[in-house]
Amino acid sequence: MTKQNVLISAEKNVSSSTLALTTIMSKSSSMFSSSSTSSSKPPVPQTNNSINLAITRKSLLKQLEIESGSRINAWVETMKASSPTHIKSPDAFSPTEEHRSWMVQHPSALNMFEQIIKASQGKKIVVFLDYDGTLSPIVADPDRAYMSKQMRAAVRDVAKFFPTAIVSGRCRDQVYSFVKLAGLYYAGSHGMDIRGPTKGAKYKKSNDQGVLFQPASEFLPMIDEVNKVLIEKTKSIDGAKVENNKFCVSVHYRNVDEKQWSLIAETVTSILKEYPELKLTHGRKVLEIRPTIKWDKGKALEFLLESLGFGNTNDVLPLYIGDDRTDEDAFKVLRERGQGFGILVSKSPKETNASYSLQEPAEVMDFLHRLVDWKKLSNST
Ligand SMILES: O=P(O)(O)OC[C@H]1O[C@H](O[C@H]2O[C@H](CO)[C@@H](O)[C@H](O)[C@H]2O)[C@H](O)[C@@H](O)[C@@H]1O
Repeated sequence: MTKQNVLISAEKNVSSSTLALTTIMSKSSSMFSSSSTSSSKPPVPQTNNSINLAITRKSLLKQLEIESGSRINAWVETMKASSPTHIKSPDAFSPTEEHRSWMVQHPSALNMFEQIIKASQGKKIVVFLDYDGTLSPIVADPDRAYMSKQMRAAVRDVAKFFPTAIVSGRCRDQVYSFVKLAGLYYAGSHGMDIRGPTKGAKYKKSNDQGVLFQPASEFLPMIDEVNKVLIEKTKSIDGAKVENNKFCVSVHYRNVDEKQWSLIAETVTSILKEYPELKLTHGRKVLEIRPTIKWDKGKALEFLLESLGFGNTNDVLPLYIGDDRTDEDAFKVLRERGQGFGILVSKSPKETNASYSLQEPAEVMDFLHRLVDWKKLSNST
């Protein structure tokens, strides 16, 4: 068995919603069989048993209906809660008390630049960048989420001085087609598709093409299948868009009328009932279908650090900049390692494991410029 297969088989598990259903099912089947299987017990009169059975089946179906209804409602609530129209966006000129105290806990990475540099003394800075909402602004059409030329130049400069990785939920080829920079690591599909240029990397393949790591490769046929089903079942929902991200699928509802959100949630969750090896997560107006393996942007970050030779050392200061829930896995890893800093891109207070914040991609670009300027200066002195 390969390392990847060991990882997959050890860590694959059933989604919690399926478990909930299975528990109800198994509880009910034991209720159904108890009186007929035990020969030591007197037989329960047939009539009572049939009535009981009918009642139990009826209440079971009702229970399943309620369970599934409340699960869909829970998804709709999550969808609404994370939608900007439902978030109290702070006024930049008169921030709320909540926003002020959040900024104390997660100060601007630009204001904290000197402290970040101080922490990097004697260490190698490694830069991790999310794509959507971090390097490119969020736009209505995911196929047109281009980054600006200026941002590309900033990332190119950063990559000249620091090992740099783009970590995205998107398919790796797609994110590469936006960034268009060689010499970087790219981790697509939420880190499940990693490729990068390295010298002497541990996970290097026998040829010279650098790292290639795809821990969910056995899920490809299933992802393709569910992608087709999702396209078919959502095609009548105006504005819904299904995006095949190779090892995961995104179902966008940004352009769907809010009244139809519960239909989206219902459609996606009911399809997923047929795929217990896949799970549902949530991003910025997008539902994401992913394999249940324990692999995420945090694991990808650890993998990349190890791949770069910084697995077991303190001589590294990883900086991870991202705007999405999925980036929290990486922020958490940094916090737990007590190494480097997570930087959340957000205009509004959010629960986060990041240490610092930046408001928008324009500030991300400023931060990248400052890193490069500092490095150039320190190289010249
Ligand atoms: O990890 P990321 O690079 O942040 O990718 C996460 C998802 O980003 C994309 O969707 C988001 O950006 C779109 C373009 O601005 C926007 O229209 C959409 O509403 C956002 O959710 C991408 O299309 C998804 O596949 C990624 O999973």
